[in-house]
Amino acid sequence: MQHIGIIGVGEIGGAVVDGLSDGVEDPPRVHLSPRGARAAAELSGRYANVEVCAGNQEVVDRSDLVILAVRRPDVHDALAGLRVDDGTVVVSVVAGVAVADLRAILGTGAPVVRAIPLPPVRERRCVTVTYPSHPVVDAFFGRLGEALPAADEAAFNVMSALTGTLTTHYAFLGTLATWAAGHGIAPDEAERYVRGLFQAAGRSLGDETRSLQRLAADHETPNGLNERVRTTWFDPGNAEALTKVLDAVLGDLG
Ligand SMILES: NC(=O)C1=CN([C@@H]2O[C@H](COP(=O)(O)OP(=O)(O)OC[C@H]3O[C@@H](n4cnc5c(N)ncnc54)[C@H](OP(=O)(O)O)[C@@H]3O)[C@@H](O)[C@H]2O)C=CC1
Ligand SMILES: O=C(O)[C@@H]1CCC=N1
Repeated sequence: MQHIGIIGVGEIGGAVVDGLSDGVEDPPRVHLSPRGARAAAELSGRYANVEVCAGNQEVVDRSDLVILAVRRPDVHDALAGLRVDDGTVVVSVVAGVAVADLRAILGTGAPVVRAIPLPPVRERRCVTVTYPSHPVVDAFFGRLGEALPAADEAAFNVMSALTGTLTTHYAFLGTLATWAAGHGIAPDEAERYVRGLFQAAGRSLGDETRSLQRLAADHETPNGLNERVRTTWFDPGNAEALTKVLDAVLGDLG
């Protein structure tokens, strides 16, 4: 039986626990750090395979694979002084902390791997970028969807920067629904319609025979509504501002 440790039981740590446990016939044993006590207690109450440890060292001692899922400023506190033997695999999902830095804090010969799981791990439908590729880690994220090993750490950081755009996407959809509600559509109806529109658009992304440019063209009537919004709102200045913030995020990650 595999033993998985989670240090940092917040949004993404909890999502990994759900993905490993919810409705899974033979789930691994999961050992949680005590910090964030309410979330940890809730998960251990919900799943028989999950237990809360007395401290981060106990999580490490009980686990073959330990996931570090704290916020970047908390990394040092969470890891400093921990003893990790060479047979334990450490997986950090913390954005912006390099393998070399994690190694320096841990002072261990254990494999250290970075990964970018996202909330769909909860439904075991996440493509999780990993670096460096490691068979145990790639198999682990395979159980939660699919592992996508990056060629090098620079490529990993580019993928990481892309994940910083997700809540902007939701905020964009929220703005559309609010606009419609401001024009007399019942708020729940407006939100339902916007969700449906973009669920359908999302499904069309699964058709890899069509490029993103082709998909856009297929939705756009010449001189029509889409062309008008795209060219007047998502104009070159807006596209450049987006590119600039992505460059800045990447700079901070690297
Ligand atoms: N949310 C997401 O979709 C994704 C997040 N990530 C990365 O995952 C990390 C966590 O993000 P997220 O889950 O959103 O953040 P959260 O704030 O939801 O979770 C972080 C958790 O870490 C706990 N924590 C802080 N210090 C320690 C410590 N010393 N020992 C043990 N636990 C500690 C916090 O406890 P307390 O609340 O008490 O401070 C909190 O429960 C970040 O580094 C982020 O970059 C990566 C991919 C996706
Ligand atoms: O917003 C964040 O910083 C985290 C990392 C990737 C997704 N969420």
